[in-house]
Amino acid sequence: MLKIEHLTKTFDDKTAVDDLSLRIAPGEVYGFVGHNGAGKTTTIKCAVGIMAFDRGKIAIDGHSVKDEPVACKRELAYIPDNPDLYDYMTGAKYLNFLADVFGVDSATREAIIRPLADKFELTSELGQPIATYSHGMKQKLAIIGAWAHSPKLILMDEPFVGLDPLASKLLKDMMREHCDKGGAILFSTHVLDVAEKICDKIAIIKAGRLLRSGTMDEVKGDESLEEVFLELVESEA
Ligand SMILES: Nc1ncnc2c1ncn2[C@@H]1O[C@H](COP(=O)(O)OP(=O)(O)OP(=O)(O)O)[C@@H](O)[C@H]1O
Repeated sequence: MLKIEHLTKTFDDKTAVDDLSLRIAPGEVYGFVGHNGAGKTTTIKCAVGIMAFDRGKIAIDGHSVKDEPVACKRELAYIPDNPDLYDYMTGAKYLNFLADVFGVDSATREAIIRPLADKFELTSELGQPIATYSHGMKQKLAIIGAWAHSPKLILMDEPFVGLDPLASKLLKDMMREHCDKGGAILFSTHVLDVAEKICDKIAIIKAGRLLRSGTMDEVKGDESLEEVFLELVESEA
């Protein structure tokens, strides 16, 4: 579903992502972990087609991010680390705008958006401008928007930040359900115990380079993900 091969991205003389390769198959919840500045956001931005890269190839469901950007965008949803949405729109207008862009019919909007807004306890706020929303409310709206067009691949940068416990649980269940239905997810996080619980596979990155990736068992064996992560990043220091 997502194939990243030898991705390299530099900013002036700084290499933010260095020859990174990653494959995510349908059905996989894939976690992406690493220290601050390790290159997670840069990788995700390159994968969703909003940041140009120097070398390598990225394909989404067989489409090249560089050569077929529209085909890629049809198949994916992206939730950035900071949900800077259109402040002047109401929540309802924003969700309808997204549904319009992706050509979602009104029956599907009702079937997907309304129940999610109810579950996230956002329905009563949808008539208010996004400018009045808290960080967590914006994050909930971004999540509903991501799910609105039934994307195959969902990329999320620190999606649990700002969510209350109920919304976090809901998101975890949605992620599992999405992948059990054949979708795929890549998400970055610093919360290693959450990653350990919900990921099928995990990639550990440091200074732009992939240190280890694979199934949770392959990566951590009998240890906790936290122990393995700290051992790996410190031994590579
Ligand atoms: N627009 C930019 N211009 C210059 N350098 C950048 C830019 N964006 C990222 N970087 C650098 O690239 C490196 C990787 O940053 P990135 O944001 O991808 O890390 P991250 O793993 O997402 O970190 P965090 O966990 O703190 O969000 C960092 O050294 C950062 O300073």
